[in-house]
Amino acid sequence: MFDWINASLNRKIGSILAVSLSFLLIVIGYSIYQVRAINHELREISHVDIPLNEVITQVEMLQLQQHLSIEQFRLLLEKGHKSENTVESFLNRHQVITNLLNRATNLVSTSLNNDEIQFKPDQYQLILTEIYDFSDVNQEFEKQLETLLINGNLPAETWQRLELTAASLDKNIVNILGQISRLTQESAQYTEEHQRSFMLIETSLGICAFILSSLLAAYVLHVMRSRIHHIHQQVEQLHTSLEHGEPIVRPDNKGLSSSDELGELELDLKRMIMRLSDEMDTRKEVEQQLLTLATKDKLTNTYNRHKWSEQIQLLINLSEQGNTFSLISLDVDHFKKVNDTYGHQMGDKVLQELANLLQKDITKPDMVFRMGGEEFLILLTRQSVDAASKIAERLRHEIEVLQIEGLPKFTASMGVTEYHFDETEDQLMTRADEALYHSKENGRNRITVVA
Ligand SMILES: Nc1nc2c(ncn2[C@@H]2O[C@H](COP(=O)(O)OP(=O)(O)OP(=O)(O)O)[C@@H](O)[C@H]2O)c(=O)[nH]1
Repeated sequence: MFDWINASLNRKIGSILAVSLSFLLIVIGYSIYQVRAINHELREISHVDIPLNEVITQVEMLQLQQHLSIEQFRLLLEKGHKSENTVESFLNRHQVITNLLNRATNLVSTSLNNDEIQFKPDQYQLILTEIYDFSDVNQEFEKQLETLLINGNLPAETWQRLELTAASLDKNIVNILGQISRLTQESAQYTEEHQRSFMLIETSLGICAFILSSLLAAYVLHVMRSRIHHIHQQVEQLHTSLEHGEPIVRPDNKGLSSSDELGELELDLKRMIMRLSDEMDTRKEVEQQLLTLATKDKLTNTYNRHKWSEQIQLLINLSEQGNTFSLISLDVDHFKKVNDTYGHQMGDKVLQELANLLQKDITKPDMVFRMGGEEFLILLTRQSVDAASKIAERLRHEIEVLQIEGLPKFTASMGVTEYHFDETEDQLMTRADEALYHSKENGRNRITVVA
Protein backbone atom coordinates (compact mmCIF):
# COMPACT_ATOMS: atom_id res chain seq x y z
CA MET A 1 0.00 0.00 0.00
CA PHE A 2 1.10 3.56 -0.61
CA ASP A 3 3.08 4.61 2.49
CA TRP A 4 1.71 8.12 2.86
CA ILE A 5 3.42 8.94 6.18
CA ASN A 6 6.88 8.26 4.75
CA ALA A 7 6.19 9.67 1.31
CA SER A 8 8.06 12.74 0.08
CA LEU A 9 6.65 16.22 0.74
CA ASN A 10 5.79 16.58 -2.94
CA ARG A 11 3.76 13.38 -2.83
CA LYS A 12 2.06 14.37 0.44
CA ILE A 13 1.00 17.78 -0.89
CA GLY A 14 0.12 16.16 -4.23
CA SER A 15 -2.15 13.61 -2.55
CA ILE A 16 -3.92 16.36 -0.55
CA LEU A 17 -4.49 18.25 -3.80
CA ALA A 18 -5.70 15.03 -5.46
CA VAL A 19 -8.20 14.41 -2.64
CA SER A 20 -9.43 18.03 -2.81
CA LEU A 21 -9.66 17.93 -6.61
CA SER A 22 -11.50 14.58 -6.51
CA PHE A 23 -14.03 16.09 -4.13
CA LEU A 24 -14.29 19.14 -6.36
CA LEU A 25 -14.85 16.94 -9.41
CA ILE A 26 -17.51 14.93 -7.55
CA VAL A 27 -19.20 18.19 -6.51
CA ILE A 28 -19.04 19.56 -10.08
CA GLY A 29 -20.26 16.26 -11.62
CA TYR A 30 -23.05 15.94 -9.10
CA SER A 31 -24.02 19.60 -9.61
CA ILE A 32 -24.19 19.20 -13.40
CA TYR A 33 -26.32 16.07 -13.04
CA GLN A 34 -28.67 17.66 -10.53
CA VAL A 35 -28.92 21.01 -12.35
CA ARG A 36 -29.86 19.14 -15.52
CA ALA A 37 -32.48 17.10 -13.64
CA ILE A 38 -33.94 20.23 -11.99
CA ASN A 39 -33.84 22.06 -15.30
CA HIS A 40 -35.72 19.16 -16.89
CA GLU A 41 -38.33 19.25 -14.13
CA LEU A 42 -38.74 23.03 -14.49
CA ARG A 43 -39.07 22.65 -18.26
CA GLU A 44 -41.70 20.01 -17.68
CA ILE A 45 -43.68 22.48 -15.55
CA SER A 46 -43.23 25.42 -17.95
CA HIS A 47 -43.68 23.46 -21.21
CA VAL A 48 -46.36 20.98 -20.21
CA ASP A 49 -48.11 21.74 -16.93
CA ILE A 50 -48.65 25.50 -17.31
CA PRO A 51 -49.74 25.47 -21.01
CA LEU A 52 -52.01 22.47 -20.32
CA ASN A 53 -53.56 24.32 -17.41
CA GLU A 54 -54.11 27.39 -19.59
CA VAL A 55 -55.69 25.38 -22.45
CA ILE A 56 -58.03 23.42 -20.19
CA THR A 57 -59.01 26.61 -18.32
CA GLN A 58 -59.85 28.22 -21.66
CA VAL A 59 -61.87 25.13 -22.58
CA GLU A 60 -63.72 25.44 -19.26
CA MET A 61 -64.46 29.13 -19.90
CA LEU A 62 -65.65 28.46 -23.44
CA GLN A 63 -67.72 25.55 -22.21
CA LEU A 64 -69.42 27.92 -19.80
CA GLN A 65 -70.01 30.49 -22.50
CA GLN A 66 -71.37 27.75 -24.73
CA HIS A 67 -73.90 26.77 -22.08
CA LEU A 68 -74.94 30.37 -21.52
CA SER A 69 -75.42 30.80 -25.22
CA ILE A 70 -77.62 27.66 -25.40
CA GLU A 71 -79.70 28.97 -22.51
CA GLN A 72 -80.06 32.28 -24.29
CA PHE A 73 -81.11 30.49 -27.48
CA ARG A 74 -83.67 28.44 -25.58
CA LEU A 75 -85.20 31.53 -24.00
CA LEU A 76 -85.47 33.18 -27.40
CA LEU A 77 -87.17 30.08 -28.80
CA GLU A 78 -89.68 30.06 -25.95
CA LYS A 79 -90.56 33.62 -26.87
CA GLY A 80 -90.98 32.49 -30.51
CA HIS A 81 -87.73 34.06 -31.76
CA LYS A 82 -84.75 32.41 -33.24
CA SER A 83 -81.33 34.10 -33.40
CA GLU A 84 -78.97 33.18 -36.23
CA ASN A 85 -76.18 35.03 -34.41
CA THR A 86 -76.39 32.78 -31.41
CA VAL A 87 -76.19 29.66 -33.60
CA GLU A 88 -73.18 31.08 -35.42
CA SER A 89 -71.30 32.08 -32.28
CA PHE A 90 -72.10 28.66 -30.83
CA LEU A 91 -70.63 27.00 -33.89
CA ASN A 92 -67.51 29.21 -33.70
CA ARG A 93 -66.94 28.43 -30.06
CA HIS A 94 -67.45 24.77 -30.79
CA GLN A 95 -64.64 24.98 -33.30
CA VAL A 96 -62.37 26.81 -30.82
CA ILE A 97 -63.08 24.22 -28.09
CA THR A 98 -62.30 21.40 -30.52
CA ASN A 99 -59.01 23.12 -31.45
CA LEU A 100 -58.08 23.71 -27.82
CA LEU A 101 -58.79 20.08 -26.91
CA ASN A 102 -56.67 18.95 -29.87
CA ARG A 103 -53.89 21.22 -28.65
CA ALA A 104 -54.14 19.79 -25.14
CA THR A 105 -54.04 16.16 -26.33
CA ASN A 106 -51.19 16.96 -28.72
CA LEU A 107 -49.22 18.65 -25.97
CA VAL A 108 -49.57 15.72 -23.53
CA SER A 109 -49.09 12.92 -26.07
CA THR A 110 -46.04 14.57 -27.71
CA SER A 111 -44.43 15.18 -24.29
CA LEU A 112 -45.12 11.58 -23.24
CA ASN A 113 -43.73 10.20 -26.50
CA ASN A 114 -40.59 12.39 -26.23
CA ASP A 115 -40.03 11.31 -22.61
CA GLU A 116 -40.32 14.92 -21.52
CA ILE A 117 -42.54 13.96 -18.62
CA GLN A 118 -40.51 12.42 -15.81
CA PHE A 119 -42.82 13.15 -12.92
CA LYS A 120 -45.73 10.66 -12.74
CA PRO A 121 -46.11 10.02 -16.49
CA ASP A 122 -48.89 7.46 -15.77
CA GLN A 123 -51.03 10.26 -14.30
CA TYR A 124 -50.54 12.30 -17.46
CA GLN A 125 -51.48 9.23 -19.46
CA LEU A 126 -54.69 9.05 -17.41
CA ILE A 127 -55.39 12.76 -17.96
CA LEU A 128 -54.80 12.28 -21.69
CA THR A 129 -57.34 9.43 -21.78
CA GLU A 130 -59.80 11.57 -19.86
CA ILE A 131 -59.32 14.49 -22.28
CA TYR A 132 -59.85 12.09 -25.22
CA ASP A 133 -63.01 10.74 -23.57
CA PHE A 134 -64.17 14.25 -22.80
CA SER A 135 -63.42 15.32 -26.35
CA ASP A 136 -65.45 12.39 -27.79
CA VAL A 137 -68.43 12.99 -25.51
CA ASN A 138 -68.24 16.74 -26.15
CA GLN A 139 -68.02 16.17 -29.89
CA GLU A 140 -71.16 14.01 -29.83
CA PHE A 141 -72.95 16.51 -27.57
CA GLU A 142 -72.05 19.49 -29.76
CA LYS A 143 -73.11 17.61 -32.89
CA GLN A 144 -76.54 16.77 -31.47
CA LEU A 145 -76.99 20.33 -30.19
CA GLU A 146 -75.92 21.80 -33.49
CA THR A 147 -78.54 19.70 -35.38
CA LEU A 148 -81.21 20.66 -32.90
CA LEU A 149 -80.30 24.34 -32.96
CA ILE A 150 -80.28 24.45 -36.74
CA ASN A 151 -83.61 22.55 -37.00
CA GLY A 152 -85.09 24.54 -34.16
CA ASN A 153 -86.84 21.41 -32.93
CA LEU A 154 -86.27 21.41 -29.23
CA PRO A 155 -88.79 19.42 -27.18
CA ALA A 156 -88.56 19.81 -23.41
CA GLU A 157 -87.21 16.31 -22.67
CA THR A 158 -84.45 16.82 -25.29
CA TRP A 159 -83.41 20.02 -23.53
CA GLN A 160 -83.41 18.21 -20.26
CA ARG A 161 -81.21 15.43 -21.68
CA LEU A 162 -78.82 17.91 -23.24
CA GLU A 163 -78.60 19.92 -20.05
CA LEU A 164 -77.76 16.80 -18.08
CA THR A 165 -75.01 15.92 -20.57
CA ALA A 166 -73.73 19.51 -20.43
CA ALA A 167 -73.64 19.41 -16.64
CA SER A 168 -71.75 16.12 -16.73
CA LEU A 169 -69.29 17.61 -19.29
CA ASP A 170 -68.76 20.59 -16.97
CA LYS A 171 -68.07 18.25 -14.12
CA ASN A 172 -65.59 16.31 -16.25
CA ILE A 173 -63.66 19.37 -17.37
CA VAL A 174 -63.51 20.67 -13.77
CA ASN A 175 -62.28 17.25 -12.71
CA ILE A 176 -59.57 17.21 -15.42
CA LEU A 177 -58.54 20.74 -14.50
CA GLY A 178 -58.35 19.77 -10.83
CA GLN A 179 -56.14 16.81 -11.66
CA ILE A 180 -53.84 18.94 -13.78
CA SER A 181 -53.56 21.58 -11.03
CA ARG A 182 -52.84 18.93 -8.42
CA LEU A 183 -50.20 17.39 -10.62
CA THR A 184 -48.61 20.76 -11.31
CA GLN A 185 -48.56 21.50 -7.60
CA GLU A 186 -47.01 18.10 -6.75
CA SER A 187 -44.47 18.51 -9.53
CA ALA A 188 -43.52 21.98 -8.24
CA GLN A 189 -43.23 20.62 -4.70
CA TYR A 190 -41.10 17.71 -5.89
CA THR A 191 -38.79 20.11 -7.77
CA GLU A 192 -38.53 22.34 -4.73
CA GLU A 193 -37.61 19.41 -2.50
CA HIS A 194 -35.17 18.23 -5.12
CA GLN A 195 -33.53 21.67 -5.15
CA ARG A 196 -33.37 21.72 -1.36
CA SER A 197 -31.76 18.26 -1.08
CA PHE A 198 -29.39 19.19 -3.90
CA MET A 199 -28.27 22.29 -2.00
CA LEU A 200 -27.92 20.26 1.19
CA ILE A 201 -25.82 17.53 -0.41
CA GLU A 202 -23.78 20.12 -2.28
CA THR A 203 -23.05 22.03 0.92
CA SER A 204 -22.26 18.80 2.82
CA LEU A 205 -19.85 17.68 0.10
CA GLY A 206 -18.18 21.09 0.11
CA ILE A 207 -17.87 21.07 3.91
CA CYS A 208 -16.53 17.48 3.88
CA ALA A 209 -13.95 18.41 1.23
CA PHE A 210 -12.94 21.47 3.22
CA ILE A 211 -12.69 19.56 6.52
CA LEU A 212 -10.79 16.64 4.98
CA SER A 213 -8.34 18.88 3.14
CA SER A 214 -7.89 21.07 6.24
CA LEU A 215 -7.28 18.02 8.45
CA LEU A 216 -4.77 16.58 6.02
CA ALA A 217 -3.03 19.92 5.61
CA ALA A 218 -3.01 20.46 9.42
CA TYR A 219 -1.62 16.96 9.93
CA VAL A 220 1.17 17.49 7.39
CA LEU A 221 1.97 20.87 8.93
CA HIS A 222 2.03 19.36 12.42
CA VAL A 223 4.32 16.50 11.36
CA MET A 224 6.60 18.91 9.50
CA ARG A 225 6.72 21.36 12.40
CA SER A 226 7.57 18.67 14.97
CA ARG A 227 10.26 17.26 12.70
CA ILE A 228 11.73 20.70 12.00
CA HIS A 229 11.62 21.32 15.77
CA HIS A 230 13.51 18.06 16.31
CA ILE A 231 16.14 19.06 13.72
CA HIS A 232 16.37 22.51 15.31
CA GLN A 233 16.91 20.91 18.75
CA GLN A 234 19.73 18.77 17.40
CA VAL A 235 21.39 21.82 15.81
CA GLU A 236 20.97 23.74 19.10
CA GLN A 237 22.46 20.86 21.08
CA LEU A 238 25.40 20.70 18.68
CA HIS A 239 25.88 24.44 18.91
CA THR A 240 25.85 24.36 22.75
CA SER A 241 28.30 21.43 22.84
CA LEU A 242 30.70 23.21 20.47
CA GLU A 243 30.37 26.50 22.32
CA HIS A 244 31.11 24.99 25.73
CA GLY A 245 33.63 22.46 24.47
CA GLU A 246 31.45 19.64 25.82
CA PRO A 247 31.43 16.20 24.20
CA ILE A 248 28.98 16.02 21.31
CA VAL A 249 25.90 13.90 22.08
CA ARG A 250 25.74 11.26 19.37
CA PRO A 251 22.26 10.93 17.84
CA ASP A 252 20.57 7.54 18.13
CA ASN A 253 20.99 5.25 15.16
CA LYS A 254 17.33 4.28 14.97
CA GLY A 255 15.33 5.80 12.17
CA LEU A 256 18.45 6.40 10.11
CA SER A 257 16.67 6.14 6.82
CA SER A 258 15.43 8.93 4.63
CA SER A 259 11.74 9.06 3.79
CA ASP A 260 11.08 12.53 2.45
CA GLU A 261 13.06 15.75 2.01
CA LEU A 262 12.93 16.48 5.75
CA GLY A 263 13.98 12.90 6.49
CA GLU A 264 16.96 13.35 4.18
CA LEU A 265 17.86 16.60 5.91
CA GLU A 266 17.60 14.91 9.31
CA LEU A 267 19.66 11.99 8.08
CA ASP A 268 22.35 14.32 6.70
CA LEU A 269 22.38 16.20 10.00
CA LYS A 270 22.71 12.98 12.02
CA ARG A 271 25.56 11.82 9.79
CA MET A 272 27.23 15.19 10.12
CA ILE A 273 26.89 15.15 13.94
CA MET A 274 28.27 11.60 14.07
CA ARG A 275 31.20 12.55 11.87
CA LEU A 276 31.84 15.63 13.94
CA SER A 277 31.63 13.55 17.12
CA ASP A 278 34.11 11.05 15.67
CA GLU A 279 36.42 13.84 14.62
CA MET A 280 36.16 15.46 18.04
CA ASP A 281 37.01 12.11 19.68
CA THR A 282 39.98 11.67 17.34
CA ARG A 283 41.02 15.24 18.01
CA LYS A 284 40.85 14.64 21.77
CA GLU A 285 42.95 11.49 21.38
CA VAL A 286 45.49 13.37 19.27
CA GLU A 287 45.49 16.21 21.78
CA GLN A 288 46.02 13.72 24.58
CA GLN A 289 48.87 12.10 22.64
CA LEU A 290 50.41 15.49 21.90
CA LEU A 291 50.07 16.43 25.54
CA THR A 292 51.75 13.19 26.56
CA LEU A 293 54.50 13.72 24.00
CA ALA A 294 54.96 17.28 25.18
CA THR A 295 54.98 16.50 28.89
CA LYS A 296 56.26 12.94 29.25
CA ASP A 297 59.59 11.24 28.73
CA LYS A 298 59.33 8.65 26.03
CA LEU A 299 61.62 6.05 27.59
CA THR A 300 60.43 6.08 31.19
CA ASN A 301 56.95 7.62 30.94
CA THR A 302 57.85 10.03 33.74
CA TYR A 303 57.32 13.77 33.28
CA ASN A 304 59.95 15.58 31.18
CA ARG A 305 61.98 18.75 31.59
CA HIS A 306 59.29 20.85 29.86
CA LYS A 307 56.65 19.76 32.38
CA TRP A 308 59.15 20.38 35.18
CA SER A 309 59.50 24.05 34.19
CA GLU A 310 55.74 24.44 34.14
CA GLN A 311 55.14 22.62 37.43
CA ILE A 312 57.96 24.25 39.44
CA GLN A 313 56.68 27.66 38.42
CA LEU A 314 53.19 26.73 39.55
CA LEU A 315 54.41 25.52 42.96
CA ILE A 316 56.58 28.62 43.42
CA ASN A 317 53.51 30.75 42.75
CA LEU A 318 51.42 28.69 45.18
CA SER A 319 54.10 29.07 47.86
CA GLU A 320 53.05 32.72 48.16
CA GLN A 321 49.92 31.42 49.80
CA GLY A 322 52.00 29.56 52.36
CA ASN A 323 52.19 26.18 50.62
CA THR A 324 55.64 24.65 50.96
CA PHE A 325 57.14 21.81 48.94
CA SER A 326 60.29 19.66 48.84
CA LEU A 327 62.54 18.26 46.16
CA ILE A 328 64.52 15.05 45.83
CA SER A 329 67.28 15.00 43.24
CA LEU A 330 68.17 11.39 42.30
CA ASP A 331 71.04 10.04 40.21
CA VAL A 332 71.91 6.39 39.45
CA ASP A 333 75.30 5.46 40.74
CA HIS A 334 77.95 4.44 38.22
CA PHE A 335 75.43 4.24 35.47
CA LYS A 336 78.16 4.46 32.86
CA LYS A 337 79.38 1.11 34.14
CA VAL A 338 75.96 -0.45 33.59
CA ASN A 339 76.01 0.74 30.02
CA ASP A 340 79.53 -0.31 29.49
CA THR A 341 79.09 -3.75 31.09
CA TYR A 342 75.61 -4.76 29.92
CA GLY A 343 75.06 -2.52 26.94
CA HIS A 344 72.99 0.60 26.30
CA GLN A 345 69.75 -1.37 26.03
CA MET A 346 70.19 -2.82 29.47
CA GLY A 347 70.91 0.73 30.64
CA ASP A 348 67.56 1.77 29.22
CA LYS A 349 65.87 -1.16 30.97
CA VAL A 350 67.43 -0.10 34.29
CA LEU A 351 66.10 3.42 33.78
CA GLN A 352 62.61 2.07 32.99
CA GLU A 353 62.51 -0.20 36.05
CA LEU A 354 63.76 2.62 38.24
CA ALA A 355 61.03 4.88 36.88
CA ASN A 356 58.41 2.16 37.57
CA LEU A 357 59.55 1.87 41.13
CA LEU A 358 59.50 5.63 41.68
CA GLN A 359 56.07 6.06 40.09
CA LYS A 360 54.60 3.24 42.17
CA ASP A 361 55.85 4.85 45.33
CA ILE A 362 55.21 8.47 44.45
CA THR A 363 51.53 9.11 43.95
CA LYS A 364 49.55 12.23 43.06
CA PRO A 365 49.88 15.11 43.61
CA ASP A 366 53.63 14.31 43.91
CA MET A 367 55.42 13.93 40.59
CA VAL A 368 58.55 12.23 39.12
CA PHE A 369 60.57 13.96 36.35
CA ARG A 370 63.46 12.67 34.24
CA MET A 371 65.79 15.61 33.71
CA GLY A 372 68.12 13.77 31.34
CA GLY A 373 70.40 10.71 31.34
CA GLU A 374 70.06 8.85 34.63
CA GLU A 375 69.04 11.93 36.61
CA PHE A 376 65.51 12.25 38.12
CA LEU A 377 63.72 14.87 40.22
CA ILE A 378 60.86 14.15 42.61
CA LEU A 379 58.59 17.03 43.49
CA LEU A 380 56.80 16.53 46.79
CA THR A 381 53.89 18.92 47.09
CA ARG A 382 53.14 20.23 50.61
CA GLN A 383 55.88 18.06 52.13
CA SER A 384 58.45 19.37 54.62
CA VAL A 385 62.06 18.44 54.25
CA ASP A 386 61.70 15.91 57.11
CA ALA A 387 58.92 14.07 55.36
CA ALA A 388 60.84 14.30 52.08
CA SER A 389 63.98 12.80 53.68
CA LYS A 390 61.91 9.84 54.93
CA ILE A 391 60.53 9.29 51.49
CA ALA A 392 64.02 9.59 49.96
CA GLU A 393 65.43 7.07 52.38
CA ARG A 394 62.61 4.68 51.68
CA LEU A 395 63.20 5.03 47.96
CA ARG A 396 66.91 4.58 48.30
CA HIS A 397 66.33 1.35 50.22
CA GLU A 398 63.79 0.03 47.72
CA ILE A 399 66.26 0.67 44.86
CA GLU A 400 69.05 -1.00 46.73
CA VAL A 401 67.03 -4.17 47.35
CA LEU A 402 65.34 -4.21 43.95
CA GLN A 403 65.78 -7.56 42.28
CA ILE A 404 64.55 -8.19 38.81
CA GLU A 405 65.53 -11.23 36.82
CA GLY A 406 68.15 -10.39 34.17
CA LEU A 407 68.55 -6.87 35.51
CA PRO A 408 71.82 -5.85 37.19
CA LYS A 409 71.54 -4.54 40.69
CA PHE A 410 72.10 -0.77 41.06
CA THR A 411 71.90 1.98 43.62
CA ALA A 412 71.08 5.67 43.57
CA SER A 413 72.24 8.78 45.42
CA MET A 414 69.87 11.56 46.42
CA GLY A 415 69.87 15.16 47.56
CA VAL A 416 66.87 16.36 49.55
CA THR A 417 65.89 19.96 50.15
CA GLU A 418 62.86 22.20 50.82
CA TYR A 419 61.80 25.30 48.93
CA HIS A 420 62.56 28.53 50.73
CA PHE A 421 59.98 31.24 50.39
CA ASP A 422 60.80 33.83 47.75
CA GLU A 423 63.82 31.99 46.32
CA THR A 424 64.22 31.29 42.60
CA GLU A 425 64.13 27.94 40.86
CA ASP A 426 67.87 28.14 40.28
CA GLN A 427 68.54 28.70 43.95
CA LEU A 428 66.46 25.67 44.83
CA MET A 429 68.11 23.55 42.14
CA THR A 430 71.61 24.57 43.22
CA ARG A 431 70.85 23.47 46.77
CA ALA A 432 69.43 20.14 45.61
CA ASP A 433 72.43 19.53 43.31
CA GLU A 434 74.82 20.32 46.16
CA ALA A 435 73.03 17.81 48.37
CA LEU A 436 73.23 15.18 45.62
CA TYR A 437 76.87 15.97 45.00
CA HIS A 438 77.46 15.53 48.67
CA SER A 439 75.89 12.04 48.59
CA LYS A 440 78.06 11.08 45.64
CA GLU A 441 81.13 12.42 47.35
CA ASN A 442 80.37 10.53 50.50
CA GLY A 443 80.30 7.13 48.85
CA ARG A 444 76.98 7.05 46.87
CA ASN A 445 73.83 4.97 47.72
CA ARG A 446 72.85 7.54 50.31
CA ILE A 447 70.77 10.62 50.84
CA THR A 448 71.91 14.08 51.90
CA VAL A 449 69.39 16.50 53.36
CA VAL A 450 69.93 20.25 53.08
CA ALA A 451 67.06 22.06 54.70
N1 LIG B 1 71.38 3.54 28.45
C1 LIG B 1 71.38 4.84 28.53
N2 LIG B 1 72.41 5.49 28.97
C2 LIG B 1 72.37 6.85 29.10
C3 LIG B 1 71.25 7.56 28.75
N3 LIG B 1 71.47 8.88 28.97
C4 LIG B 1 72.73 8.96 29.42
N4 LIG B 1 73.30 7.74 29.53
C5 LIG B 1 74.61 7.38 29.97
O1 LIG B 1 74.66 7.62 31.37
C6 LIG B 1 76.04 7.73 31.70
C7 LIG B 1 76.26 8.77 32.76
O2 LIG B 1 77.54 8.63 33.23
P1 LIG B 1 78.15 9.63 34.19
O3 LIG B 1 77.61 11.02 33.99
O4 LIG B 1 79.59 9.54 34.04
O5 LIG B 1 77.75 9.16 35.63
P2 LIG B 1 77.85 7.78 36.33
O6 LIG B 1 78.53 6.77 35.50
O7 LIG B 1 76.45 7.37 36.74
O8 LIG B 1 78.67 8.06 37.58
P3 LIG B 1 78.15 8.79 38.84
O9 LIG B 1 76.96 9.60 38.52
O10 LIG B 1 79.30 9.63 39.25
O11 LIG B 1 77.86 7.73 39.83
C8 LIG B 1 76.74 8.02 30.38
O12 LIG B 1 77.49 6.89 30.00
C9 LIG B 1 75.63 8.20 29.38
O13 LIG B 1 75.97 7.74 28.07
C10 LIG B 1 70.13 6.85 28.28
O14 LIG B 1 69.07 7.37 27.95
N5 LIG B 1 70.26 5.48 28.20
